[in-house]
Amino acid sequence: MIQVDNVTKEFHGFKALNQVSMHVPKGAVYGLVGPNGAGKSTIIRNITGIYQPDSGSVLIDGEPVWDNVNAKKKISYIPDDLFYFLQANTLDMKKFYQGIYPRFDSDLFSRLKDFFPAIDMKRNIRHLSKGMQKQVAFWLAICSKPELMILDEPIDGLDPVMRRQIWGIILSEVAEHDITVLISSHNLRELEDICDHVGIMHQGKIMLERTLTELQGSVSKIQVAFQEGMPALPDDFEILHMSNIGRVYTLIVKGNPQEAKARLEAEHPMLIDIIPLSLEEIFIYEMGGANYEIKDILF
Ligand SMILES: Nc1ncnc2c1ncn2[C@@H]1O[C@H](COP(=O)(O)OP(=O)(O)OP(=O)(O)O)[C@@H](O)[C@H]1O
Repeated sequence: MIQVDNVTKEFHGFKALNQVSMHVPKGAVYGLVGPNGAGKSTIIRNITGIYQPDSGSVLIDGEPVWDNVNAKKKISYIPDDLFYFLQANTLDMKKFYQGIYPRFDSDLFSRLKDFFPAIDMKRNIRHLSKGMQKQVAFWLAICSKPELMILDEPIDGLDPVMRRQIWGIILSEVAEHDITVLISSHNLRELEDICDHVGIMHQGKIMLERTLTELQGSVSKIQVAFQEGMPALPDDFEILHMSNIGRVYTLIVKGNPQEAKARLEAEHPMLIDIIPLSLEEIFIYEMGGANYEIKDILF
């Protein structure tokens, strides 16, 4: 659904994006993660056709998005900083969206009213709280019936109940209408529950792009204890991090968890256990490998 090839974008000689390539398959829920300043919002602005890449290409469903209304009609986008017209209330914005999105679903808009009971549709949106303004953004974005939903830091300011409710609606749209979702977020805990693909950005590049299952199968946490302390391990056994309490060692190892376990078992440990890594831990260790300054948060 999204094909980004070798996109570079400079601001005053600074390369915010440096040959970025990424691929978001149709029907995927793709989590874009990365440290502050990695280039997430900038690549999203290239994907939504707000910025024109200096070089490289961005295709939406096979079509270039830049200056292409047809491609843009397929996208609904919730930016980091929301925009509403000065005097507009929710009903005014709904009318505006209906004019832009040919598939806007007014019945769905009415049905979803119960999900957003705090929103007074006749009140100036700019007078609503930050979280309520976000709710309106989701309400309009969902009813636009996009083929592609792009969310930049979408859940900031939303309370936990509202977050669950909104993810529920979006995931049912994914399941029923095969929409594609690209989400940039620092909330890895939440992304882990909803994403099936992950891209990690660092210094203007996509340093890793995998399905969540592949990612979780590419690095493992193994607890192991040996009678005589840790034996020498082969050079190609790629340990990202090792710590110990007494004889129990915790290893973060690159590669297939079962293969790593089998290799350690050959050394006859007293105990050995694979512990699943969370997306947050994988992110931290992968970024550590990329020399991101994370030394103080390793444990
Ligand atoms: N309009 C601009 N003019 C100049 N520099 C910019 C502009 N937009 C982004 N940058 C720079 O490009 C880099 C990437 O910024 P971007 O906002 O894409 O990062 P991000 O990954 O979204 O960060 P965060 O997680 O903090 O939101 C940063 O160094 C930023 O200062």
